[in-house]
Amino acid sequence: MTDTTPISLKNTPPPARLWALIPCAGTGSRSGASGPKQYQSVAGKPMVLHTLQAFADVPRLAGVLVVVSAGDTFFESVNAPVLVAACGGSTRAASVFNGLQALLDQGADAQDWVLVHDAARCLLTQQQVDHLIDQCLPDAVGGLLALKLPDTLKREEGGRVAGTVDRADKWLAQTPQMFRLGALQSALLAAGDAVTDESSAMEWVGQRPLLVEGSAQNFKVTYRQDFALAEAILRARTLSATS
Ligand SMILES: Nc1ccn([C@@H]2O[C@H](COP(=O)(O)OP(=O)(O)OP(=O)(O)O)[C@@H](O)[C@H]2O)c(=O)n1
Ligand SMILES: C[C@](O)(CO)[C@H](O)COP(=O)(O)O
Repeated sequence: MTDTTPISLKNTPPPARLWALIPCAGTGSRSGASGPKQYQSVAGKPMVLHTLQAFADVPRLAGVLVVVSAGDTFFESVNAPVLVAACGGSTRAASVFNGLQALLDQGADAQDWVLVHDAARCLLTQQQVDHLIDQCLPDAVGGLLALKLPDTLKREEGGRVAGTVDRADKWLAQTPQMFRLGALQSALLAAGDAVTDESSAMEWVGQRPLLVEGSAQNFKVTYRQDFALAEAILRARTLSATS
């Protein structure tokens, strides 16, 4: 049969897909919870299931991969449309690196985009995910949700104020953080396990990720008191959606 594909399309790579990767292999040591904080019940269900809902509502994602610790059986008894990889590492960076490899093993392409999001940020909304994607897709590097500092910033020495820091150019890094899968994996390999977010790895290799305005509600449940705030916001959202 004659190949009628126009010559200009023959070597065109397939369009890049979008994936979400959820590092979910932490222990939550600062939270004071009796088990991993991402599985604690918040507003009627385990925290990570609220987190995953924001991605379930974004149809342009090719898939969602959750990285759990070896031996973690949580997702075996849960009906969630996600891929699960039991390749969590000893640091968040290692969990993300291993998860990127799991995505490549599942057929993702190095040119695909990946949105890395903490399981412990359970207040993320579909609108915030879409906003990040819309801002980053046309960008050469990618970027992250982040928040301008709302308060005056102090530097401390020995429990006393040693100075007031200019906050005009300071942002709090949130997640998701969206980069090309292969570029992020190479950056993490170069930067090592000590980096605490994906942007830091990209910065390490000389990139300048895009800062995309996030929301104060997209906080990371870290300390004991954060559970109550997350619960209150989630319950208020349910109430306003049903009234
Ligand atoms: N080795 C690790 C450490 C963290 N995480 C995940 O990365 C996210 C952000 O990490 P953080 O809030 O610091 O979680 P923990 O490491 O669980 O908490 P802590 O530092 O208090 O022990 C969480 O969703 C956590 O499950 C991970 O997948 N693998
Ligand atoms: C990735 C992150 O959520 C950005 O703020 C954060 O760095 C992860 O938390 P950690 O406490 O630094 O592990």
